[in-house]
Amino acid sequence: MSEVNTDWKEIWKQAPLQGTALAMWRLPNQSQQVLLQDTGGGIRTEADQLEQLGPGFLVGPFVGQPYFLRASALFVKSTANPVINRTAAVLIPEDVTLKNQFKEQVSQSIEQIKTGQFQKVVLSRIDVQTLEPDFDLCDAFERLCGSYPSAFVSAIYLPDLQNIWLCATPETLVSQDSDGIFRTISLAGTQSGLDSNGHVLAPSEARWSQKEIEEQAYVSRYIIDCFKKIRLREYIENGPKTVLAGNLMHLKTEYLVSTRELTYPHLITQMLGLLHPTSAVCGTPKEAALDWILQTEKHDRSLYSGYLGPINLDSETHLFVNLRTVQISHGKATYFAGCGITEDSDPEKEWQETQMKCQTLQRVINASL
Ligand SMILES: C=C(O[C@@H]1C=C(C(=O)O)C=C[C@H]1O)C(=O)O
Repeated sequence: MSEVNTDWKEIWKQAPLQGTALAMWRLPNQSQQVLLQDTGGGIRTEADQLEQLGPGFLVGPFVGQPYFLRASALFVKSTANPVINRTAAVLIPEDVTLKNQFKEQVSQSIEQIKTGQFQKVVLSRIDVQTLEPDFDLCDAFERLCGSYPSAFVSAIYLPDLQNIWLCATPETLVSQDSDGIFRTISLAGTQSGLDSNGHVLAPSEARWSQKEIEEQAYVSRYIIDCFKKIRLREYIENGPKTVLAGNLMHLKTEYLVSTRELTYPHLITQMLGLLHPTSAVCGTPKEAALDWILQTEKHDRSLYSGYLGPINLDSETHLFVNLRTVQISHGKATYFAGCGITEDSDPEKEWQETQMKCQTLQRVINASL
């Protein structure tokens, strides 16, 4: 790995001109930032044997094959990002047409659930904003690292898509550390993590409704069903617990497996294939929920609710769900956010939830607001 003195902003500027793919990230609760350059521009691959891909970065869309970015060059820097307390909400006016359209889609989804087609579906929407003329990706990345120390913060550029994606996600899809410990989580149920004065609440102050408890239980059951499919019975389950993810609180259950003790060397590849897309971003049962999403949503999710992260670096792999994410292209920022809908959903509350999720990034990216 090369050390510090390279100009990362210059590398980002050159990437589209040179057809280079880039991934820049900071793992949760770490200070090290990494920039990976693939001079070949990245390739489309199969995710069926992650171990064989070698060191790099994987980016999977919501539907379709992932991109693999080979580590042609790696740059690292350790920054003690000052923690920024950006608690103020950004007042972006509500677009009434968009709001009504989304609420209508939620109502239709509830009707569909009542017919028994599926029990849960995660519907998403977009919010398109014009970026400030002086928007700078590396500065926004730094601010996200400072604002969300426990998130996976990442920016990627793929020549194939010709756009940048920036995220600060709280959700691990699959990971395996150098001791062979496999980890996945079930994350769902959302409420504001701030009180009416914008102060951060303690997790113990969260009050969860039956609807939210059930919504998260669908995700947990889905993970356990995936373990069952490969006859894996020995795992540790911690939770559900309330966790703070930036401006929001969620319910989280963690699942751990010792792949060495159980001699499951390819567990991460098997679980990636089985889990994605989980009930946290798609629904239950998966196929029926996916069909409904594809016929109902008017936008292409592209990389939103896909997965991304470093693989086979220092004998570790960490893939996260691409949430709290924005696509940047031609001076426009397209924010993506979704919410889990069950029979007991209230369309107005679901809209508010997507607003709060969009704000996770908006209140940091629009630094001048
Ligand atoms: C779909 C998103 O988030 C997911 C859905 C959640 C929910 O429905 O409550 C909570 C956390 C995530 O698993 C998103 O942020 O866009």
